[in-house]
Formats: sequence, C-alpha cells, structure tokens
Amino acid sequence: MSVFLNAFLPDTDPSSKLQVVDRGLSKQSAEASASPYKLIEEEDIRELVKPRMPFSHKGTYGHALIIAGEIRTMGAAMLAAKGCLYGGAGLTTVSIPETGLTALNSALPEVMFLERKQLIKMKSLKKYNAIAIGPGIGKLLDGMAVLEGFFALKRPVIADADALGLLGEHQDLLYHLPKDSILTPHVKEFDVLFGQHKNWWERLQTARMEAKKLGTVIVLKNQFTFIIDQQGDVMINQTGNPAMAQGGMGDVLTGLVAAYVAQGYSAKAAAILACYFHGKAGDELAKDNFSVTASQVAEEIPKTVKRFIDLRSGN
Ligand SMILES: NC(=O)C1=CN([C@@H]2O[C@H](COP(=O)(O)OP(=O)(O)OC[C@H]3O[C@@H](n4cnc5c(N)ncnc54)[C@H](O)[C@@H]3O)[C@@H](O)[C@H]2O)[C@@H](O)CC1
Ligand SMILES: Nc1ncnc2c1ncn2[C@@H]1O[C@H](COP(=O)(O)OP(=O)(O)O)[C@@H](O)[C@H]1O
Repeated sequence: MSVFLNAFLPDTDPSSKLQVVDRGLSKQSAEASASPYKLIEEEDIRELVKPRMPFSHKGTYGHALIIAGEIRTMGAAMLAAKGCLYGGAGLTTVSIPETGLTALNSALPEVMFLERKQLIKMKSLKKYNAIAIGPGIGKLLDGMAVLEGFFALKRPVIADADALGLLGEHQDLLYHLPKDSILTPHVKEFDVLFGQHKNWWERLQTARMEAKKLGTVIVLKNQFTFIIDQQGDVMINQTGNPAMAQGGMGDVLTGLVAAYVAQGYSAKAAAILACYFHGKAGDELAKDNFSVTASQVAEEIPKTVKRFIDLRSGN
C-alpha cells in the first residue's frame, strides 16, 4: 500500500496528499520510479552504522568541538556536549564562557574546555574533526566573527539554534556556508533562515531547493524530522515521540550529529544516524516514562545503539 507525504506533516494541502513516499533509502531519485521522499527504515540504519573496531583508541573516533552556552543557557552547552560524549566521539571539547567551567567539570569531567578567545585563532581549530555552533550562544559571543572565521577556513559546521538566527540575519554569510555543513532548524528557525511559509509542503520545497543551492544538509526538526540532502532528496525519520517535547532535546541532537561527523560519517549519514538514534532512545524511554528529559535521552543513546547492533548480529 502506498504511503503519502501528508501522513508526516502537521498540516495538509492538496500537493502533499498526492506525493508518494518510498520505503527505504535504496532507490535513487534518478530512477524513473523513485520519489524524492523516502522513509528511513531500520535496514538503512543497519547499512550505515559502523561497529567500534578492535585496537581502536580515542583518536580513532575523532575530536568534536561544540561552541555553545552563555550565562542563562549554559545548560544548552552541557546538553550538546553530553549528546556528543554519549554519541561516542573520541574526544569532546566545549567552548563556553569561563563562568560555566566549574559546572562543566562537575557535570561532564570527560569533556575539555576551549576559551572563547581561542576561537578566532584559526590554527587552534584545525585539529577538530567536527565543529558545532549555536545551542544557547545567545548574542554575547561575537558569533559573526567566529562563523566568518570558519567559513574562511572552509570548514563545514553544524549550525543550530542561535547560530541559525545569525545566518538568518546575515544572508550573505548563509550563502558562503562551507559545503557539507549541516543546518538543524526547528520550524521557526527554518522560517527565520528562509522566510515565512504558508504550510509544510511549501517549506519542504524551499528546503529541497536551498539544500541543493547551498550544498548542505538541512535537518528540519519536528515529530517526523526531515533530512534534506545536497541533492534535494528528503529522508523522513520515523523515530521519536511526544514524550520528547521538552527544552534541550535539540541541543542533544546537535551534539549527537557532531559525534557522528567526528567519527568520520558523511554529513548526510551523520544527520540520519543522529536523528534515528535520538528518536529511538526517546522511544525506549517513553515505554516507562510519561515524559523524558534531554539528559535522559543523551544517556540512553549508547544502550540504544548497542541493542540495535546486537540485534543485527543476532547476539
Ligand atoms: N537548558 C538550557 O540552557 C536550554 C537552552 N536552550 C537554548 O535557548 C535558546 C533559545 O531557545 P528558546 O526555546 O527560547 O527559543 P526557540 O527559538 O527554540 O523557540 C521559541 C518558541 O518557538 C516555538 N517553537 C519551537 N519549536 C517549535 C515547533 N517545532 N513547532 C512550533 N513552534 C515551535 C515555541 O513556542 C518556543 O517557545 C536556544 O539557543 C536553545 O538552544 C533551549 O534548548 C532550552 C534549554
Ligand atoms: N513530539 C515529538 N515527537 C518526536 N520528536 C520530537 C517531538 N518533540 C520534539 N522532538 C524532537 O526534539 C528535538 C527538539 O529540538 P528543538 O526544538 O531544537 O529543541 P531545543 O531548542 O529545546 O533544544 C527535535 O529533534 C525533535 O525532533
């Protein structure tokens, strides 16, 4: 039986009711029969996810830098760092204001710290395999200078929350985003970036066009998150549930995306794996909990991934 796009949208319109969604990612949209809309299936994740290797060490799994937090939203930085740590990055460094250092060392002793003033020293950034910017940075950090620096280095970034606000205000910068960057807007942030939309069908058409034009991956978050790749194909994530509708959930997702980029996955694969396991961890927690916190989701991720891999290998 065919599945139609409107089943995954919070609103309806005639076009989405007619748009067929393919099950699974294997069909390519160049094929005549393939739809640009594809449901992510368990089988797709099985093909993407890589096991931890014998004789591997922290260097094998990459070093992620998370630029996040200000006085009132230091928690966003902690949650993003936590998502990255529990997502399996070999090393995680967070750049927060120094006022958050005691909290960081108490809550997440595994995570290292980078002073904000180091961010504009480009040489010191070369060692990072993934750079995420935005959760809770507010307006205190000179985010523009930092973003311009990354862009000059041509380093892809994962941009979320307040960094998306900055890109929305400075469209010239948006169109200089390094290729293979990942944008992770929720619906309001998406409209700040690309203008107001009447409905989700229109929003998806814009996302497809912009992802192609920018050469980036766009993760448009909702109950069903849409991952739009550089070719304009739309992958629909089916995991996740309303118990996860709590502040900080997106911050954990950003950290998780960074963890997968650091581990060497492509921008598209990192976005797919992060959305899938983030939602699946939330689904497992929601079996016993009416609502789940962002911290719980981060902490659940290693178990969720382990169970998934063990099921594949029949353990
Ligand atoms: N512990 C912390 O420090 C937290 C910090 N956070 C950070 O705080 C900053 C600002 O977050 P805010 O929550 O104020 O601003 P947001 O821009 O995230 O949200 C503003 C409002 O938009 C609406 N909205 C959000 N998502 C929506 C959706 N999918 N559909 C419809 N409406 C939606 C909600 O009414 C929300 O109150 C961000 O940088 C964020 O990363 C938040 O993540 C919450 C937790
Ligand atoms: N009802 C829901 N069903 C599935 N996932 C949800 C639901 N509500 C929120 N989420 C997930 O939680 C995250 C929320 O992100 P975001 O709005 O950026 O949160 P925050 O800014 O508070 O960190 C997204 O990944 C979204 O898919």
